[in-house]
Amino acid sequence: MSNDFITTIDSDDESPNYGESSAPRGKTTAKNDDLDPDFEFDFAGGRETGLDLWGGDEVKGLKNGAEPINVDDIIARRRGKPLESYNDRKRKRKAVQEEEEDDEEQEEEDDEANDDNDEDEDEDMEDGSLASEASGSEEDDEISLDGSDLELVSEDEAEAVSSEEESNEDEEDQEDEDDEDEDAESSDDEDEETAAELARKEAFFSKDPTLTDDPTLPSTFAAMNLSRPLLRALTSLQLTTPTPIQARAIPLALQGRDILGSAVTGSGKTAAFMIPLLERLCYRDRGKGGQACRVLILCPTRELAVQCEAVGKALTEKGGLDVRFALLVGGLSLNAQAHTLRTLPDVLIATPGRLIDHLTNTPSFTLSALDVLVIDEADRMLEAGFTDELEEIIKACPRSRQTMLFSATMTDSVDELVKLSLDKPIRVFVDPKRNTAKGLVQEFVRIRSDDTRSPSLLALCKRTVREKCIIFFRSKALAHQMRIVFGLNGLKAAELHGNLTQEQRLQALNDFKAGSVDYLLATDLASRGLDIKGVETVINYDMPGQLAQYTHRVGRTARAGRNGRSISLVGEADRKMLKAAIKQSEADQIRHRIIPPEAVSLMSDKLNEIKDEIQDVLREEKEEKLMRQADMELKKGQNMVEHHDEIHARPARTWFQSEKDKEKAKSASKEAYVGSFPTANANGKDPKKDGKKDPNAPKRGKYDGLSRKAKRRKMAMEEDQADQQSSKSTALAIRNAKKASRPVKITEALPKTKSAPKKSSGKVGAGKRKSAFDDDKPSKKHEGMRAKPTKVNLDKKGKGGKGKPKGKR
Ligand SMILES: Nc1ncnc2c1ncn2[C@@H]1O[C@H](COP(=O)(O)OP(=O)(O)OP(=O)(O)O)[C@@H](O)[C@H]1O
Repeated sequence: MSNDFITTIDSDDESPNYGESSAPRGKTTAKNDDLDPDFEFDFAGGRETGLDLWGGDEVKGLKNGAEPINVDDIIARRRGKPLESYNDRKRKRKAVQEEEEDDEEQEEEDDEANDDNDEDEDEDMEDGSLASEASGSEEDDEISLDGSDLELVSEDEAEAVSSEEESNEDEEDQEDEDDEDEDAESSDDEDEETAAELARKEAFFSKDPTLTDDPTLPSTFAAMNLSRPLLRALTSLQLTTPTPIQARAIPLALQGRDILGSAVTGSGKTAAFMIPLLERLCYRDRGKGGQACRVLILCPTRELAVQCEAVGKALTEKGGLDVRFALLVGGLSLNAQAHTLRTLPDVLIATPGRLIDHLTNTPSFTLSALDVLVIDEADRMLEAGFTDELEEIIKACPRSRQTMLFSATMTDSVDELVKLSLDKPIRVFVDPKRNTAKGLVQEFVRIRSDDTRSPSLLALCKRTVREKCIIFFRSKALAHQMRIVFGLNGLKAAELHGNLTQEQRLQALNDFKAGSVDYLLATDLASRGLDIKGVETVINYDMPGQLAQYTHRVGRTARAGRNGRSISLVGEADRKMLKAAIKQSEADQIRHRIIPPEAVSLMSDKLNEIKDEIQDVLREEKEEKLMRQADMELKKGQNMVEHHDEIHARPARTWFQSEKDKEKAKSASKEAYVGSFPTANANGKDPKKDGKKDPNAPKRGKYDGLSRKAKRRKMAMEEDQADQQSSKSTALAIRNAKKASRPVKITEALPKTKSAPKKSSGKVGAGKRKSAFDDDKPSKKHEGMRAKPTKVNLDKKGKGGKGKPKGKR
C-alpha cells in the first residue's frame, strides 16, 4: 500500500449515510468514472429497475396456491401479535407501491412547476431531502471521516489486526511453503504472472485496436455509429456517455470480435455487451426461414439472468426494436419455456443447467443458428460444477459464433475457457490494477473469538448500519438463523439463498429494494452482478473463501460512481483473505473499525436470553415444513394414481451427466467456492458441533497444516468414502421421504432427521492451475470445439473486419 496511514474508527454511532459525508450525495458522479449514479434503466410499465420485474407474472405462476412459511409469522404468533396473512402482506406492499408511485407523480408535477429554479436551488433541495432522510437516525452523532473523532494510526499499528497472526503464521507457513503457491485461497500469488506467461498471453490475444490505432475512444454513444432505434433507446434512458468499458468494448463487439472484458463491479458491463448485440440484431435476416435463436447470454444465477433480460428488454422497448427474449432459468415453468422456444426467440438468457435441460429434452431446440455467445461472470462459470455444463453448451454452439466473456474478476482459471471458446480474442481490461470501485470504503472489524461474531453483527446493525444493507453469510443455514435473530430483535430483514423457492427469492429482493426490509441476509447467491440501487453498506459476517467472491460481494455497493462501504468481520481463519483484500485496495479505502466491547457484550447477553426462543422458532418452522411436505407427498400420490397413464406416457427427462457425476460436481463446486473454513452459527458456535466446541480453539480448515501429499491422500480417502456412502444416503433419503409422507401428529415428538453424510470430493482447483497458455496445442478433449470462423455472422457483417453492414443508417 502506498499510504502510511490507515484510519481507525473506534465509535460505531454514525449516520447511516456513511460514505456520502465527504461529498454531497449525488455529486460524486463526475469524479467516479463519469457515471451517473442516479441513472436507472427505466422499464415500461412503471418498473424502476430490472429487479422490479421479479414480482412479475411468470413468478406468480409458481405459487401453487401455497403460502410460503414465514419466520416473522412464527415470531409474531409466539409473541401473541396479530398475524398478517400472505395476501394482506401482498395487499400492503401493493398499497405502499401505489403510494410511492403517487408521490413520485406528485414530485414530478412539482418538479415541472419548478422548472424555472436554477441549479443551485435544485442542489439545495437534494441536500434537504438527504437531511430529512438522515434524520431517520434521530439523535445519532454523525462521525466525520476527516474529523477529530478519528484516530490516525500508522499502518504498522493498524495492522496489529494481524500482528500476532503473522508471527505464528511464519512457523505454519514454513511447513506449507510449497503448498502456498498452489493454494487457491492464498490469493497473494493469484494475480502475479511471470514474464513468460505474459508473453504467451500477448501472443494469444489480438492487439486491441482501440488502444493502438485509435487512441481516442468514442465519448458519446452517438459517436459509435449505432442505428437510430438504439440511439433513441439510449437517449430516452438518458444514457449519453458510455462508461470506459462500454467505450472500448462496444466498437470491437460491433466488428464481430471475440472479447474478454473486465472492469470493476458496477461499471456497466451488462450494457457493454447488450448494446452491440441488439445493434447486430437490427440487421438480422428477417426473410423466410430467417427466424432463429441468434444470441445466447449465460448467467450464473437466476436473479442475474432476470436482471439481464430486464436491461435488454428496456433497451428494446424504448427503441421500438423487434427483438424477442426468452428467459431459461430454473424455478420457472419448463413447459412454458419449451413453448416459448418453439417460437424461436432472438435472444436466450439462461442459466447453464436449465439450458442444458432444454437442449437435452425439448424437441427441435438447438443452438445451431447461434451468432453470439455471451458468458457473464465468466470466472464464476468456471467454478467446478459449472465447467462440465459450460463445455456441453459450447459444444452445442456453432464454431463461427462471436463470443464475449465478461467479469469484474478474471482469474487465470478463465484461461482454459478463453482458449476453448474464443477466437483471436481481444482483452479489454479497464483499469486492471483496480479491483474495487473508487467510491468504496472497506472497513475491517477484528473478531477475536467466534462467540463475539453474532453479537458484533447485532451491535453494528442496532447502532450503526440501520438500513439499505446486504449481509453476506457463508451458509444458508446461518443466514436463516440470523434472520430469526434479527426478527426477535425487531430488525426488519429478508433472506436470500438457495433454500428458498424462486418466489421467495424474488420477493425478498423486491422487499429489500422497496425498503420494506432494511437488511438482506444473503449467501453468495447474491454476490454476483446484482444491481440494486441505493445499497449503502455490505457486511461480510465472515470472509468468503476466495478473493474474487470478496470483490463481488463488496461490489454490491458503490456502483455506477456512487459511494458505499463494506464492513467485514475478520476472525483468525480469515487472515489470509484480509491480507489479500488489503493488498488489492488503495490505502485510503481501508479502515479499521472497533466496535465498543460494552456494545458487543450487551448483545451477547441478549442473544443468550433468546437462545431457546431461536431453537423454538426453528422447531416450529420445521414442524410446519414437515406437515406441508406430508401434504404434498399425499397430493403427489393422489396425482400419480389419478393421472398414472398420462404421467407414464411422458418421455423421461434426461441429463448429460449421471446422477453421481452431477452430485460429485455439485459438492466439488461447493467445496471450491465456499472454501473449507469452519463457520460459526448464530450463537457463535460451529453448527456441526454446537455446544461441544471449545470456544478458544483456533479455527482451522480441514486441510490446514497438512503437507501437500497428506492433503491429497486425505482428499482421495474422502472421495472413496463419499462414493460408498452415496448409495447408503440414497436409500436413507428414500426411507425419509416415505416417512415424511405419513401424516405426523402435531403433539408427537418430532423424529430426529439424520442429515445425509456430507460428501467431499476434495478441494477442486486448490492447486495452481496450469495456465492454458502453457500448452500450445488444444487439449484432445476440446479438439474441434472452436475452429477458425468460416462464415460472417448476421448478414455477413462483423468478423473479418468487414465493418458496418450495408444499408445501415
Ligand atoms: N453509460 C452509462 N451511464 C450511466 N450509468 C450506466 C451506464 N451504463 C450502465 N449504467 C448503470 O450502471 C449500473 C451498473 O451496471 P451493471 O450492472 O451493468 O454493472 P456491472 O459492471 O455488470 O457490475 P457487476 O460486475 O457487479 O456485474 C447500472 O445501474 C446501470 O444502470
